[in-house]
Amino acid sequence: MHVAHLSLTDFRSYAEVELPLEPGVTALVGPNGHGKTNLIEAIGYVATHGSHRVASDAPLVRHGAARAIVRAAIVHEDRRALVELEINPGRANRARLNRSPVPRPRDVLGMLRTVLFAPEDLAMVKGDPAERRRFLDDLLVARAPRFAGVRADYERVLKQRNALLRSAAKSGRTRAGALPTLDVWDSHLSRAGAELLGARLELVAALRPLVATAYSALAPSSGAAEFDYKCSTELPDTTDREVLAAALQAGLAAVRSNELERGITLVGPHRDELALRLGPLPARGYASHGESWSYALALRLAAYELLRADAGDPVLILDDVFAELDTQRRARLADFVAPAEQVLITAAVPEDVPPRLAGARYDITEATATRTP
Ligand SMILES: Nc1ncnc2c1ncn2[C@@H]1O[C@H](COP(=O)(O)OP(=O)(O)OP(=O)(O)O)[C@@H](O)[C@H]1O
Repeated sequence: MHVAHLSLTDFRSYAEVELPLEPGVTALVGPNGHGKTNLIEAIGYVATHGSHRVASDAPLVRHGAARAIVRAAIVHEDRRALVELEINPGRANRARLNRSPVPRPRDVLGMLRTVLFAPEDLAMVKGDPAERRRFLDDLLVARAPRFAGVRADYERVLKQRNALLRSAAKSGRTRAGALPTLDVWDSHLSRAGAELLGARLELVAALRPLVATAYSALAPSSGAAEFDYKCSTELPDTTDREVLAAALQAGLAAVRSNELERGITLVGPHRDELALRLGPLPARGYASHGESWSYALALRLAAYELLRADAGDPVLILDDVFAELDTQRRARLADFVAPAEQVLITAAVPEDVPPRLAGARYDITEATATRTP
């Protein structure tokens, strides 16, 4: 799969830009703050309907404009599709496929699949459990877009259950009134949670050998990269959704009085952790900066392998990563990504792009893109 054309209107620093692209490697090169990352962020947005840098859409719209438009022509196995997303902060976003509106933007998820490597990835290793949960859930959605619905259902149920717990905690009605309604929400949360949890457990099992292999290739002299999925309640060793739902429900029952006191849901996939280890030690708090980078790269490379096995090459995007790596890791990462159908790289100076990845180049200055022959 590759992006053949990107066109932006009022996205970040770009009033208008047209960017024809080809398969193979394309480097976007230019000084800091001139708009390189904005371009690849737009491509990432087409794939995920989110940004790797910000949690809300508002910063994506050019200052002073009311909405942004991102259009991408995507070629997959000789078929070309035009995906258009209109970003309307504070209102519903809209999407068009081949110029026809679709009922919900979610309907065009999956048209473009990307794997994006960025300096922010270090947070997957060094940051809060939420960063690792997001890695898993984003990958689930990238592999099967229907998971966007599963995730949204779980978040909606969780929000409603938390609101009920908060109001019960506030009013002191922790025994009689709140309880029958809470039983209903326990059951909703357990069912929605089991869908998400089961899928995460299957994903973790699929990632395990891929991450280990990628890590040992990137950092051969360091310990083995391993991880465990730590659930917020005791689980039987299964991914059967019915059994998981029953386990979650039992877990909720066990912490109910604590939940009623604190006014929050204490059991469920939103409290789980993907505990990363390097050899016998936890990666978080123990791994060196270089080891953390290798771990983050290994997670992304494993995601790339899985997506590629599902439905062919996703587009690889490397935002400013080579400047962060030592010579050895640069060369190893370049070897991994070079065979991909399309690789997009941002770099402040051409020397930051490894020679193995020589290809097309755009110079980016003051939010204009000029093709360099
Ligand atoms: N919503 C917006 N409206 C207008 N300008 C914006 C908006 N969001 C970001 N910018 C501008 O875009 C520029 C940053 O662009 P970008 O992050 O693409 O830089 P970059 O070329 O990747 O830089 P670096 O090499 O430092 O990572 C900044 O000057 C910022 O002020």
